[in-house]
Amino acid sequence: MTASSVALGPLDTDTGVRLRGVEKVFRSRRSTVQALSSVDLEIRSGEFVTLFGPSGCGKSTVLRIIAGLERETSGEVSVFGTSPAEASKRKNIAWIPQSSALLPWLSVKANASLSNVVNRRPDRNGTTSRTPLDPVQLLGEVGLSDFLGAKPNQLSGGMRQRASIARGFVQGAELMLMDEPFSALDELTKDALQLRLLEVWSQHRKTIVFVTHSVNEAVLLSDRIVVMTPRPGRIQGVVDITLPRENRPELAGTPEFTALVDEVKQVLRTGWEGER
Ligand SMILES: Nc1ncnc2c1ncn2[C@@H]1O[C@H](COP(=O)(O)OP(=O)(O)OP(=O)(O)O)[C@@H](O)[C@H]1O
Repeated sequence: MTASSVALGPLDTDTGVRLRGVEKVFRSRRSTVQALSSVDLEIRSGEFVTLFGPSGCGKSTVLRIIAGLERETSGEVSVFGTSPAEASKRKNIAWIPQSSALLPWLSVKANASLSNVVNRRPDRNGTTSRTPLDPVQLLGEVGLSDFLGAKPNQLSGGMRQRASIARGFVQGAELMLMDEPFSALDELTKDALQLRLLEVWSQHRKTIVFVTHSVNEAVLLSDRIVVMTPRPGRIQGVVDITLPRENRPELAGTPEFTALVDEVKQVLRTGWEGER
């Protein structure tokens, strides 16, 4: 069964994201690249899951398939019980890229509100499962209350990324896909943004699938870390982050935190060695 043949009933927000036996082969006249092999993954609604693995192992491809931007070659994919294409049509998936994609001629507030304007049209079947949130409130939550009227070129890179995160949440999408959203930022800005993201996420509890190359970032943010093998990407193991949510940032560097970092690295190493 392919994504398009998944039943399109009412949105099932308890199911989250499910991938079963997903393969992805990129074929062109000159080459064939098997990017993913037998990927099985279940993400519960409201979970924060990070995909972690070596460069080129297929993390972004998994995200793009979940987003409906790329079709799996075989296997099954569902998002809240519907196909990714349908979830996307219902504006239930927000994509937050590495560098913010704000429109330069619009103010920060207008940029954050934009998704509301675009999404105001009822869905194809007349139902709306999303509850768009107040852009001014969200911009306040990411610390941009004083910059509502500013244009993107008047903001720093970190501020633009904060606006981009706020915009993602404003959409009211149940699923947020974040592809290395902090990788272009300096360490201090990254630390601050991670905390902001945790705060906003704990307020709104959306399902997040996050990609990072930083194991510390993964442990800090996630409920579970999915460790992938080198290409073709398979799931080598899943590490449950058992640290409490309330004071997670304060736990960085503690023996418990470090033990989880080591566990993720060990699973990664096993995946590398298995490929040799
Ligand atoms: N459109 C495409 N056409 C052909 N090959 C592709 C395409 N997109 C991705 N690939 C290949 O699929 C593999 C997985 O790529 P992907 O970008 O998903 O990896 P990644 O784990 O996100 O990498 P990185 O961590 O470096 O960003 C790579 O070998 C890549 O070259």
